[in-house]
Amino acid sequence: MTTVVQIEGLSKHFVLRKEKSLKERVVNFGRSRKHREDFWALRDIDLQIESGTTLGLIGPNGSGKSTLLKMVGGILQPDSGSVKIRGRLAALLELGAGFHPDLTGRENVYLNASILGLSRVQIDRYFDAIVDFSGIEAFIDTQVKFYSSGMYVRLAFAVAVHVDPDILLVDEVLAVGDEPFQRKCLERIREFQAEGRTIVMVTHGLDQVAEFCDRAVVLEKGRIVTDGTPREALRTLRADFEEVRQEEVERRQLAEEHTLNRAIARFTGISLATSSGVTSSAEIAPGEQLTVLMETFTSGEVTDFKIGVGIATPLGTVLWSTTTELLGDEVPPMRGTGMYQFALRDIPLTAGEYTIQTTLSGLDGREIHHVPAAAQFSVDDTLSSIGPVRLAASFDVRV
Ligand SMILES: Nc1ncnc2c1ncn2[C@@H]1O[C@H](COP(=O)(O)OP(=O)(O)OP(=O)(O)O)[C@@H](O)[C@H]1O
Repeated sequence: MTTVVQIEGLSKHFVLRKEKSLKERVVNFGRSRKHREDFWALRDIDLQIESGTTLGLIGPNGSGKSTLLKMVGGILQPDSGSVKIRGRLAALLELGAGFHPDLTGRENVYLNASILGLSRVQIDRYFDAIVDFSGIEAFIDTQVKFYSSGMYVRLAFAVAVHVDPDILLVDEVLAVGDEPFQRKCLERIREFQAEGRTIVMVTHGLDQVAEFCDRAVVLEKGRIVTDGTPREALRTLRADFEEVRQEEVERRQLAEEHTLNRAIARFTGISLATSSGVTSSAEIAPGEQLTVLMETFTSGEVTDFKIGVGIATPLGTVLWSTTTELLGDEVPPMRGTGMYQFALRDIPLTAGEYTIQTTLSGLDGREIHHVPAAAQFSVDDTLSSIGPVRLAASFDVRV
């Protein structure tokens, strides 16, 4: 396979200007440069993208995804390192990039497509198809500064996909299009994939990454932290998000504890018991019982709470869950350490990997501690169906 995007040692910094008070400015007049701070939006990025790949760039807000895409698109220049592109590149980056506000839609189509390397005759040939795809024919002779953001993206995407690009860069902007247009764009992206073109997309729609991409890169604070299958990348990102969420829950709990002097209860260990022993990562046969063992600790006494358990896919979709309350069980007050267990019988799942989630919450619904991937198990089954649910099925010919 050919490498179509080759990124080596790429770094980009921005200068953050911090406003100082008038007093600070007068006192330090001419001596201090402290109101300038260097900020690295990207640091030492090495990335190689092969032709025909659909790569998802994901990461928390401000992690550098758009900056990286802009550098691949040639809109931003790196401070160090290099980006080499092989083939024609079309980019749908931030709103406003690529279109001149005072020109009409028609003029912008010509301008934009010629910048992307098309001749006038070629643009004449594609023009009707571009306008038709965009669905904004009535506004094609209006200056684009009067366009809504959705109309803007419609026209920009229509141009980008009609200039016969080898590489298509798509930033989050697609999200401003309405639902039917987004569906149309995603269909076009699928056609591009089938034609073997290369696509790099930035998205916060994690389901989209699992659905569309064959490779995903997670950026965090300007560095690549995971580069692998969408499943691996999503696992990293979800774990990070979960860590942030958990920190927030803990901060809230601490604040609550200080004000209400309430005890905090937490899970201190989760394991799975099967016929072959106790582990945090079990393998079961269809129909085998799985017992989820939970250890908890609280510094004081916790009353009026429930315990929950759930089974999820590695991507976090909950397939099943229950709580002591739903089962009609009361949990006695918790003091110090606690040991509990849920027995899950005859699990109706097909071959695959699953995670166990556990939750401690008040009877009023307030979450005390949630562990999204507390343990894993896999079901070892012969493949006779598709999808996570196992059910008995047979086939007969009826004459
Ligand atoms: N022109 C600029 N001047 C100063 N700082 C900038 C500039 N462009 C981006 N940044 C900063 O660089 C960092 C990375 O920004 P970038 O837009 O690449 O993040 P992102 O991962 O795309 O975020 P989001 O998910 O919010 O779209 C941010 O902290 C942002 O504030």
